[in-house]
Parts: sequence; structure tokens; C-alpha cells
Amino acid sequence: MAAFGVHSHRCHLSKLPGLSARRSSSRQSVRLQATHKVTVLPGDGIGPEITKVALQVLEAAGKNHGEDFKIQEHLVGGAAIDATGQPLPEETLAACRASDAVLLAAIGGYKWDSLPSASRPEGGLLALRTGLNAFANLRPAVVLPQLADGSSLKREVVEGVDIMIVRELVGGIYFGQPRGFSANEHGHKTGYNTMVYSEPEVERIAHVAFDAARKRRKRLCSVDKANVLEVSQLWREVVTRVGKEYPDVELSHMYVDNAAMQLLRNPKEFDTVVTGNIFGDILSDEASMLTGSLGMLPSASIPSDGPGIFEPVHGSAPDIAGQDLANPMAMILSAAMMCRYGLNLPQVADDMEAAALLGLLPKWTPRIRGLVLLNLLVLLVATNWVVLRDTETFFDAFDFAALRFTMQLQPSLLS
Ligand SMILES: NC(=O)c1ccc[n+]([C@@H]2O[C@H](COP(=O)([O-])OP(=O)(O)OC[C@H]3O[C@@H](n4cnc5c(N)ncnc54)[C@H](O)[C@@H]3O)[C@@H](O)[C@H]2O)c1
Ligand SMILES: CC(C)[C@H](C(=O)O)[C@@H](O)C(=O)O
Repeated sequence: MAAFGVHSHRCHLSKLPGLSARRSSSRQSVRLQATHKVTVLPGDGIGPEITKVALQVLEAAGKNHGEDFKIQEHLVGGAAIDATGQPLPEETLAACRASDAVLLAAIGGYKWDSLPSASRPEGGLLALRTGLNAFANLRPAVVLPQLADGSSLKREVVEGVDIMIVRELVGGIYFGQPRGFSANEHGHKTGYNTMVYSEPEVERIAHVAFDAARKRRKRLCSVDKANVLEVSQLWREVVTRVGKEYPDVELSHMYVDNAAMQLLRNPKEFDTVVTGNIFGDILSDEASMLTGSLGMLPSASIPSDGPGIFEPVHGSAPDIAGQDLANPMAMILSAAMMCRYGLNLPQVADDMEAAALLGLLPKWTPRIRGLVLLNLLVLLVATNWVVLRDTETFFDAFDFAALRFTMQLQPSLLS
């Protein structure tokens, strides 16, 4: 038990979100301080590198508000396979279940690519999602003005994009049965999967999406392939039915192939998008490029109750692992989402997002940094920040975030 009076600080869907970047009121109701139990899963590839950065920012921001995090690291993915033979050891799942939130970096790598599906690192991630029943995956794609030129699309196309993709995460073709390999009547080896959704599965994700849309710009686009697939026809029917309970939200439907095209043609037409597991996987990677880098997109995977999983949209990037090239932004922003939606610590989330945005100021030289700092201080004082804060801690967070990102918007990070 912890935050805001009496309720537990594990995930509550009712607290979810417009989720676009926004400041919290500095006048919060009185809350009890508590230790927040966070299970951290660094995973593979760039996972440990970006985890280190995110935890330093988390701890600095937490300190600002007297919040204490009890961090426990556990194995998942390839690292867990190497150590235990399992991509999701029992001990890891038990620790996740017993925590207030799970912060996961990324799993996977070439080394484990030839293993059978369930034994691969990806199998561990999927088992974690189902093990916590984290059915609602929220993937915000917001284009920051300072990154608008980093997108492969024109500035005028992407500037101002603010999309929330709500992806169903524990059903659909990823989990449908039957699945496997067999031989057809010609003796040819075949592989098959089943894309299946039941009415309750669609209903619950539709409610999450309508609630999110209601707190945003009140437009929801449901993406399916109802011109071909029965599973999508059911999806459309159920989403339409649920929509009757949200007369204030404008609902539209779009085929996934058209949605993929419209996301590039006119991304600003989208506000909130709801879709199934595989379409959401693909469209969220596509949306990430609107923001300039896959390394920018955080996500929250939320159950109806219990701890949520907070993880970047990107993978373990084995091609750049260990070279200090990874953009830690998505991981920091995922940890911020964890504070906001998993731990009910909106002010800590605000600080983390602010620190992350500072890291995006281009081309740091000592002189520019000094000037920016000065301007920033003026801005912060003007917006009531510094007067309310422990300045030294703020600068800890600032220094770390801004310098460690180094990035100076290296073109390689905007791949
Ligand atoms: N949630 C997850 O853990 C997750 C998600 C996607 C892929 N994966 C796994 O990751 C492995 C690699 O998959 P992939 O190459 O298709 O996808 P990926 O997201 O790991 O990488 C795609 C490209 O984006 C770059 N990139 C990704 N994150 C970056 C960051 N933070 N900073 C800078 N550049 C970044 C990579 O260098 C690569 O060029 C696979 O094993 C895959 O299954 C895991
Ligand atoms: C690694 C893989 C199982 C995962 C998915 O497909 O869900 C990834 O692509 C993601 O988007 O988180």
C-alpha cells in the first residue's frame, strides 16, 4: 500500500492516461511515502547499458521527492537462458509478481536465434506478459520539435504528431492455438499460426482505448483487416458496440494496410489507435520513425490489476551493443511511465521526462551548456520549479541525463 491515501500503487487502468507529455500539478494531495519495489530486467544486448542510465535518472529524480526505490535485478531472455536454461526463470516471474512494477530493457540476440520459439529470449518476454496478464500495451509516439528534422519524413509532416497506440498484448496470433509445423498433402513442410480473439478480449482492450482517447483528443481509430479476416470482423463489431458507451469519442475504423500508409502520409490525422497484437507490433515500430528514432519510444504494458511492465518499444539492438551508442531515451521514458502509471509518482515522472528532454538539446559545448543552463534556470524559476526543489539533486539528474546521453543528436542514433 502506498500512494494517494489508501489505494495500492500497483497498476490501475482507471489511472491511465492521455499519456501525452504533460506536467503534473505541483499541488498534489498529501501522500504517504513508501518504498517502491521495482523488479528490473536488463535482459540482453544494449539492455544493461540503457538500464544503468535509466536507474540513475530514476534514483536522482526519486531523491528529489524523498521517494525510495527498492530495486531488484533479475534475469530474463538470453542472459537467463545462458544462466538457467530458461528464458523466464520461475524466480524472475515470482519476483515480478511480488513487485509494484517491472522495468524491462530488451531481450534477444543472434546467439539464441536458432532455438525453438518458446525457448528463445522472445518466448521469455511473451511468457512474462501473459504471466502478469499485461494485456494493454500503450505506446505513445510524440514528435518533439527538436527532433522533427531527425525523422525521415519532412518536418511539416511530423511536427506536432502525438499518437497513442493501444496494442492488445496477450492474445491474437502470438498466442492462438493451434500453432506449429506439419506437412501438407504434398508432403511439404508447413508452418501455421492461428489469429484468434474472443469478445471479452476485444471488449477489455477497447475500453482501455476509449478511456485513453477520452482523456486525449477524443478520437479513436480501430485498425483491423476486416475485409479479409473473420477475427477482424469480430474485432470491428465489438469495438463498435463498446463505442456506444463513449458517445463523446469519435470512432473510426481503418484497414491495417491503409493505416500503415496513412501513418506516413498524414500521421497528424491520428490521435488514439487501438489494434491487435501483431498489427500493433508493426505499426508502433513504424510510428517510432516519425519521432526520429526507435530509441525514443517508451511503452507501458498494463494488467487489470497487479504490476505493469514498462519497457522501450525497441529491441536489444545487438548490432550496436557494448559500443556506447544506444539511445537510452526510450528506457528513461519507460521508467518515467512506470512512475506515472505504475507507481503513482507523477512528480518523479515529470522530473525524469524533463531530464530526458534536456539531454536532447543539440550540440553541447561547455559554452552552450552554460548558456542553456542559465536560460533553463530562468525558465525553471519562472515555472516554479527550482524554488520548490533541492537544487543540488536537480543538477545531479541534469548532469547525468544531459551529459550521459551525450548524444548531441548523433546521426547514428537517429537510424
Ligand atoms: N521488447 C523487446 O525486448 C524487443 C523488441 C523488439 C525486438 N527484440 C529483439 O531484439 C533483437 C534485435 O531485433 P531487431 O534488430 O529487429 O530490432 P531492434 O529494435 O533491436 O533494432 C532495430 C534497429 O534499431 C536500432 N536501435 C534499436 N534501439 C536503439 C536505441 N535505443 N538506440 C539506438 N539505436 C537503436 C538498432 O541498432 C537496429 O539498427 C531480436 O532478438 C528481437 O527479437 C526485443
Ligand atoms: C520481441 C518480440 C516478442 C516483441 C513483440 O513482438 O511483441 C517486440 O517486437 C515488441 O514489440 O515488444
